[in-house]
Amino acid sequence: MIDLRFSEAELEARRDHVVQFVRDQVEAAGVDGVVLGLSGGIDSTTVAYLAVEALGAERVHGLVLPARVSSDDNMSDAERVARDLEMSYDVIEVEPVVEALLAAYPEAEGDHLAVGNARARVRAVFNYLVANHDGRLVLGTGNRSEAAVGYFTKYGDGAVDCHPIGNLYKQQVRQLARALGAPEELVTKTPTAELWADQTDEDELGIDYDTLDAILVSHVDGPLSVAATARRLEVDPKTVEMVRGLYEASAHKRRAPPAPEPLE
Ligand SMILES: Nc1ncnc2c1ncn2[C@@H]1O[C@H](COP(=O)(O)OP(=O)(O)OC[C@H]2O[C@@H]([n+]3cccc(C(=O)O)c3)[C@H](O)[C@@H]2O)[C@@H](O)[C@H]1O
Ligand SMILES: Nc1ncnc2c1ncn2[C@@H]1O[C@H](COP(=O)(O)OP(=O)(O)OP(=O)(O)O)[C@@H](O)[C@H]1O
Ligand SMILES: [Mg+2]
Repeated sequence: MIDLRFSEAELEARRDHVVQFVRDQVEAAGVDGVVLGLSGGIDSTTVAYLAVEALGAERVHGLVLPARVSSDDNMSDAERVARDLEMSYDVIEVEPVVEALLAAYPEAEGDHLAVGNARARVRAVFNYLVANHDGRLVLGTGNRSEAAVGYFTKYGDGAVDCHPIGNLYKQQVRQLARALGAPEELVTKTPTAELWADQTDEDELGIDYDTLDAILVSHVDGPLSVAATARRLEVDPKTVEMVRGLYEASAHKRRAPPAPEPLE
């Protein structure tokens, strides 16, 4: 595919840039620190490392928020990140809240997408409970690859105050994570939203991240046509069109909700 990893000098510059971004966001908001959800996945791990580098561990708080479908391994990795970084964290079960939602609206029972998205939104509620109470910003963990295809829950993991790694493709997130000293097992683990049992990003999206990144950088974020991208990457044009379709269908997730134009 295409190697999107930065040169050593560029990586250093990117790292400094993102660290400074986090400092600037906190300073501009006049808050004391940040909170973020820790899933044991590489996106939240990377943002935790960046935040600690930017602000110091005492200004970063983690929330480990297990649901019924969360694996013990991921939850213990999430706690390990907080411990390694010497940042404070809480562990709060989200399932009782999800169960309360389903008790109030049993029609959604068994709808794994609606219930999975509700899990992501319950996590957002906890993030903002802490942010409001402690005077913190909620750090997003979304990267460019997920954002471009809308692979996040609107007002769930998408409900954040800023996106420190929002311009980085998944390959670049992994590279940055290594440079920051994140554990190698976390860098290479299979990405999963863990909104329902046995979910993985690449299975659900129907494409692997290296191919997705290559299509994004060539076509969606780059100058090449569908046909030229397919030729360059030696993929079926239908795969490029599929990514283009996800990008277009998820535009609503990347902008503020519209209101009618003012009447003349
Ligand atoms: N054109 C349009 N203009 C304005 N709003 C529009 C719309 N189309 C749908 N909508 C609204 O958006 C809703 C659908 O969006 P949403 O609720 O997000 O739901 P949806 O996009 O269907 O599902 C979220 C996807 O993101 C994945 N995910 C979620 C969370 C974390 C991660 C991860 O990688 O960790 C991945 C999840 O597995 C699933 O594939 C609709 O119910 C409707 O309310
Ligand atoms: N069990 C959880 N506890 C706390 N936060 C969570 C949990 N599950 C998901 N999140 C939050 O939702 C975000 C989105 O999940 P996502 O899977 O895209 O990222 P990740 O788990 O950090 O990395 P990866 O995509 O490689 O799995 C996480 O980064 C984290 O902030
Ligand atoms: Mg994950």
